[in-house]
Amino acid sequence: MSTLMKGMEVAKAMKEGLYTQAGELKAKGVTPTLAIVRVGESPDDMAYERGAIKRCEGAGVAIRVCAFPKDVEKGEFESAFLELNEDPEVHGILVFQPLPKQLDEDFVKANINPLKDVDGMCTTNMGKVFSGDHTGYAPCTAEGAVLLLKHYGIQIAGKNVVVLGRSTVVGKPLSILLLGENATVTICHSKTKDLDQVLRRADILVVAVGVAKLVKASMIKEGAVVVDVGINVNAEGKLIGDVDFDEVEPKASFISPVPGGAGSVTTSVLASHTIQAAFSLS
Ligand SMILES: Nc1nc(=O)c2c([nH]1)NC[C@@H]1CN(c3ccc(C(=O)N[C@@H](CCC(=O)O)C(=O)O)cc3)C=[N+]21
Repeated sequence: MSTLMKGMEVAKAMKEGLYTQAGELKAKGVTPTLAIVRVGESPDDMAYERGAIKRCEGAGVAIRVCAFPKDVEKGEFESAFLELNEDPEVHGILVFQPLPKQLDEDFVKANINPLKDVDGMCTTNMGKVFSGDHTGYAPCTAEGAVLLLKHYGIQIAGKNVVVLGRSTVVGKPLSILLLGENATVTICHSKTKDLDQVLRRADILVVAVGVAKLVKASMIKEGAVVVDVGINVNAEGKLIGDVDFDEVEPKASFISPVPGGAGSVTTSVLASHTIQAAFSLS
């Protein structure tokens, strides 16, 4: 039997502090505001949006959802984005990725005000994460995974941590954050040789590849800590992780479920970054 790492527990622990900070801003006449930019209605974007709305509401953060049809024209999208970027009443901007092919993610990355870039997608924030400068924003999901481990008292320093996945939004920045916590970090991906063997060396395994139930019990060490960052949506529209939970759970010491695990911390971090952005912009 393993201990469940519940994201809600972390969210609860963060909620009061966030609400108090948002209150300080409101006393100054500032309502911390996050703009969510969504193109189309992909189920994982919708899941994030639902979670973000719920969490931000509880934290005193206002949300403006700017939704576009999936065939939105590039010029229209970019001018709407630039308007949010310049709007003094918007403190944080989260653009769901990936964007459809006719749109240019690099345009967003090149133009977003780093102070509003609460999901750490521009090079200024990436560079700060890379250099260990905590004044920047790390991607919320990556930071959330670290907070989840810390909340459950998992020692990270000196541990063999294996990150499966090298995306810009999770795997890469998370590896750097864990390195900053003095872990010995191994990053694995689709071209990794003898993947099972590498995964079995992990004291802490973090999985973020977006392949449902990829990680089986045979791939983990007895007593490993397993964080599942995967968000996959099955045919019934239910969220499932990258880890085969029923198989892996009995062998792990700590494990995070999907839903109810890392994703619910992501949204608290998002609220926290938006509040921080509102302080720095006002
Ligand atoms: N720029 C960008 N950054 C992202 O981090 C990003 C993205 N684009 N595009 C979409 C995916 C998906 N994603 C989720 C995050 C939290 C929940 C979440 O809050 N999940 C709750 C359940 C929410 C619900 O179903 O109501 C949970 O796991 O317990 C879901 C999905 C982040 N992504």
